[in-house]
Amino acid sequence: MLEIAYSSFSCLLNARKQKDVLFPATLSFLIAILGILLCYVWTIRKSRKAMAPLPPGPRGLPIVGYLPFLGFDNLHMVFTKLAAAYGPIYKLWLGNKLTIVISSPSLVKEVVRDHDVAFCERDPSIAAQVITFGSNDIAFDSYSSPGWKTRRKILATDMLSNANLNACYGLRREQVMKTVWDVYKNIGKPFDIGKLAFITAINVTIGLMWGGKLRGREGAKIEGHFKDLSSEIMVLLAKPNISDIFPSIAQFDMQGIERGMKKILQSFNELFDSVIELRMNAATEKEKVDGMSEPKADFLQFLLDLHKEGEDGASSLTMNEIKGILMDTLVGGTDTASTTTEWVMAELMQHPEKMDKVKKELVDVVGLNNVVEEFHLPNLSYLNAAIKESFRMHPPLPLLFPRSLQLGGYTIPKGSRVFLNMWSIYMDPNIWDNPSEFRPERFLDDPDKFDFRGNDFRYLPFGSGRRKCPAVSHGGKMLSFILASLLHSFEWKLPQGTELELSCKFGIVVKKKTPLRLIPTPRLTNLDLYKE
Ligand code: HEM
Repeated sequence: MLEIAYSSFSCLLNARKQKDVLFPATLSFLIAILGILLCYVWTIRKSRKAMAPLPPGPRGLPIVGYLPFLGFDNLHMVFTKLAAAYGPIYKLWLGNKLTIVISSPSLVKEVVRDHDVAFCERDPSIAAQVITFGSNDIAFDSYSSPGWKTRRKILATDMLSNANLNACYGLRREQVMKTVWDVYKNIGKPFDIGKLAFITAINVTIGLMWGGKLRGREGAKIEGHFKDLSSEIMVLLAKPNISDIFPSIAQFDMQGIERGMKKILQSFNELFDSVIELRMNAATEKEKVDGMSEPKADFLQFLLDLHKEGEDGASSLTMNEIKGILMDTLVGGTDTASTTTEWVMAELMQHPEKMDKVKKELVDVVGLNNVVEEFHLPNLSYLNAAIKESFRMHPPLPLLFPRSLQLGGYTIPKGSRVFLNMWSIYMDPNIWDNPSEFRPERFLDDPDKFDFRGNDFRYLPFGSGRRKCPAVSHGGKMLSFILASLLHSFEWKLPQGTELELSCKFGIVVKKKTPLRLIPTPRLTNLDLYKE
């Protein structure tokens, strides 16, 4: 077509010199131009039909995009404000990364149900790759990596099976009772509730993994500041890193995020190495004495056996994969549970009439002459509703993120990062009546309506689809067991002169900004019940 136009144009120039051919030359030039125009319009229309447009979104600056305007204080809240201006699906350029934010149940369904496989990928940041031994874990590895499926199955189906969890009840009970005893010994003194819940959750988790407290020299070193390390991981994981946005300058690690993560990784690596070495040496010693090894029936042994099998068989796990799974379980599992415990307690302290309902229910179901047992938990409807309500108002992970494909009539290019802003859905008055009010009663009418299984896209505290939390049952049980035990065993009050405040601090797990500190007094009638 261009050739025709060009030849017509030169023809026209020539015709100026030869007046007798002027008319036919002009005509053929105009026809060619018209042809080009028609062809152009047709091509554009066709391509528009084939490719839906990108979603709308705010303009940013060249190179950095919208990054300088985000502030990154509470990203889920900033995203919610932008949804009010740009609708339930919008785009942002964060540096050279196209970011899509989704804030409606129907679009969330398209991602996690209708196009689950396409949106199952992760796009791990440098910080995430470092702390997970090179994405050798479950949370940050690619869906298409063959190792991911094996690791997820090992955790979700083998390690956290109902049968295994039931078998470990004694262990959970022992750790929760230990916490109750520790509180009792320090009655009248203020407790940091998040820390208390964290230590309980970490001891329950460690008990499941290698049966005991943090061990060895490295264990003792790490135990004291384990919660701080874990919080630091969550903050570094959520911090926007210039190295991720501009990979060409990643080697300079300008914000020191990679260095910070490597330092934390070193502590965990030493801990894992020491625990694994202890276990392997113990097995060898036993073998020397008895001629056979007697493996302990805990998760670490299960993982190490898979590692051994792999020496010549198919179902191998590398040492880095074992450490990746331990990291997910240790950090991912404990931080979410302890953060939620703190939020539920804070909301109940803020609403004494709801606290009274929880306490009355505990007296009715458990009785003041008993401690809470796990079989009581399903009957604690009001406490369970308060936990659900806390998940709605303070979801530990308000943003979930897979990616790519056409969604809601828009094209989302491969490689873009997609956030599912659940918090925005939880705060939508068209979906939840008075959404900023803490009202557990909204979950009481039909307790099965909003469960943790991820089938109702208005409420996904554990995510949904192939990448939903593999520990829904274990996480839920651990959380309500800790909460019920703390609330049943003690009355809690704020230290004199302090006030409650409920603001949050952004991280991959969103936490309470200021720690909740409360003073316990005994509540049980038989004081012997407090003893370990
Ligand atoms: C109150 C407790 C917990 C809550 C609220 C919670 C919540 C979540 C959420 C929202 C996700 C993201 C799902 C998605 O992207 O769609 C997730 C992923 C994950 N959680 Fe949990 N979780 C909890 C406890 C645990 C525990 C105890 C463990 C380990 C024992 C665990 C291990 C994981 C792992 C490995 C993933 C990544 C799954 C994947 O990418 O395939 N979580 N969790």
